[in-house]
Amino acid sequence: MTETHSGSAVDLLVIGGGTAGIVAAKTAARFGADVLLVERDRMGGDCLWTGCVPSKSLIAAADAATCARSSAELGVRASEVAVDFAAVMRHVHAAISTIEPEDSPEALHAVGARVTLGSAHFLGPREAEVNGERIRFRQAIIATGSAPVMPGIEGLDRVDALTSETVWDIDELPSRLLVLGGGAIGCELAQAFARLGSHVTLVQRNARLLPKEDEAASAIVAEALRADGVDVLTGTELESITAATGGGGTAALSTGDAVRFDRILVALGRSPRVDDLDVAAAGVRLDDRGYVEVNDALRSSNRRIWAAGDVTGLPAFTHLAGGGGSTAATNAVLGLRRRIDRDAVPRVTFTHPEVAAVGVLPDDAAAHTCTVSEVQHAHTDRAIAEGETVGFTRLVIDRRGRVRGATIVGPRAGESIGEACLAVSAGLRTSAISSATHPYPTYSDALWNAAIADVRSRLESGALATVIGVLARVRRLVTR
Ligand SMILES: Cc1cc2nc3c(=O)[nH]c(=O)nc-3n(C[C@H](O)[C@H](O)[C@H](O)COP(=O)(O)OP(=O)(O)OC[C@H]3O[C@@H](n4cnc5c(N)ncnc54)[C@H](O)[C@@H]3O)c2cc1C
Ligand SMILES: NC(=O)c1ccc[n+]([C@@H]2O[C@H](COP(=O)([O-])OP(=O)(O)OC[C@H]3O[C@@H](n4cnc5c(N)ncnc54)[C@H](O)[C@@H]3O)[C@@H](O)[C@H]2O)c1
Repeated sequence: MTETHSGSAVDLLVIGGGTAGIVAAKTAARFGADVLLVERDRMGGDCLWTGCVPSKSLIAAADAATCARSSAELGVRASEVAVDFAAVMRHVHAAISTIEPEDSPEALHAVGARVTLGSAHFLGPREAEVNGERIRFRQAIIATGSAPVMPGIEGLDRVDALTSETVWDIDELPSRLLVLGGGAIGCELAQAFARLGSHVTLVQRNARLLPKEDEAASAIVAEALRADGVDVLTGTELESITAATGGGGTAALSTGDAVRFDRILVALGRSPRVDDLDVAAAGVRLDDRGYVEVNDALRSSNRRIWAAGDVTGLPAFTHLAGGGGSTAATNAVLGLRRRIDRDAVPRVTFTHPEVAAVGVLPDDAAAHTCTVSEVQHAHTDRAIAEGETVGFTRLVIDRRGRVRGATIVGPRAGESIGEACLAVSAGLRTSAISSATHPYPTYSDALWNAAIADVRSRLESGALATVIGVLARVRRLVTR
């Protein structure tokens, strides 16, 4: 649905109808502001169409296939497991269709925001153009997101490479898939396609997968991918590609090896969508990587223009895009100075096992004068009951007992990390977690036990141990 706009200045112009833009527009409209959101493609952005929703739907199908294949380990034999890829993709698109109304122009109208379809660019510090129409604004939010990076590798342009934007349109399972990049997208999709039946090779330049995570987590994910049949090649670069007639080709690697493939999926990171915006006309500065430069209140170098989501270069997550959209809109419309909390942003990689983390990494604990309390899931009863003992829960704890970070590797780690997020953001101590009874048997039991272990070690050392010893002796004397 497209709406035209009358001549007076809008209170808030939002450019981009992904998570950041939608949350910003809804937030501002609920405050009573006159809001116009401009989207050039389709409402919902990457998360809905090409990101979280399709990838997690594909992963659900891939996990179901693996579950059926491995159920004999629990004493249940499935006689034949067949993957109907067309049906898997129907499930993926059905999930998108179910969620789509939440992000539709109608959903924005319902809260009083207007939507225009078209591409926006700035004409000046308080003016933009959409579909040939000049729009004046009191405040604006840039929420144009990011796009996949395409490297200039020789021959890549001749093999119809897939990216996170196009992989959802294939209707045939690639029998040999080459995945380029071992970050979140590369790991999630490599494992999912392998579980659905593709023979997958993953090429990662870094020495390990998921290099932003705890090293032990990276090792577990590499092992899990290999167990699913993925050829994981770390410390390796793709040097060139020779296209084959009839599709696919051969990749020459830095190790001297050659890999034949039917399809190649490029997952090498993101770049900001700013090229068409003419930010210079608005006096909006970009940082040295080309992202919109913002302060902690998400304000740009133009005091009337704010930015939120992937276009800011902050970690590319839907929850941060949504939180940023809300923060930017609140600051723009109400004149407040709310700030985003950079220290307590959780991240989850939805491999099997999942890797979930928040705050300080266990690997970096010493540098933050913190210690690590760890429970291996081999000692967690729920994990034993489910035959899912590979994984751990690690809490990073400062000298005063406050939780500064956590990394969890295991099934449903993305659900368990929520408690650690609260602890990090509210500055809770391990004693607060240990004194709250947790349900048994659950994976969150591991986090509870990691907190209890820390409290116990504090009680058993130093001055507290002396006080406890004295108390016990006094009590013995009194009750003699
Ligand atoms: C495969 C994949 C899986 C992912 N999985 C997860 C996950 O599990 N969890 C998670 O938290 N995050 C995940 N992400 C990241 C998440 O999708 C992004 O962080 C989030 O969608 C960013 O939202 P955004 O609003 O900043 O940008 P976008 O969603 O990209 O929205 C920007 C919008 O702006 C529009 N636009 C651009 N330029 C203009 C213009 N000039 N005029 C008008 N409109 C314009 C675009 O068309 C687009 O709709 C995943 C990403 C990918 C690619
Ligand atoms: N579960 C989630 O929340 C989720 C899932 C997918 C994506 N995302 C978001 O999307 C962003 C982008 O994901 P991504 O995986 O594309 O990027 P990424 O930056 O996370 O990973 C890219 C990887 O590619 C490697 N690489 C770079 N150049 C290379 C080359 N020439 N050859 C081989 N390897 C090379 C890098 O070492 C890096 O580890 C993520 O950072 C994340 O914020 C989130």
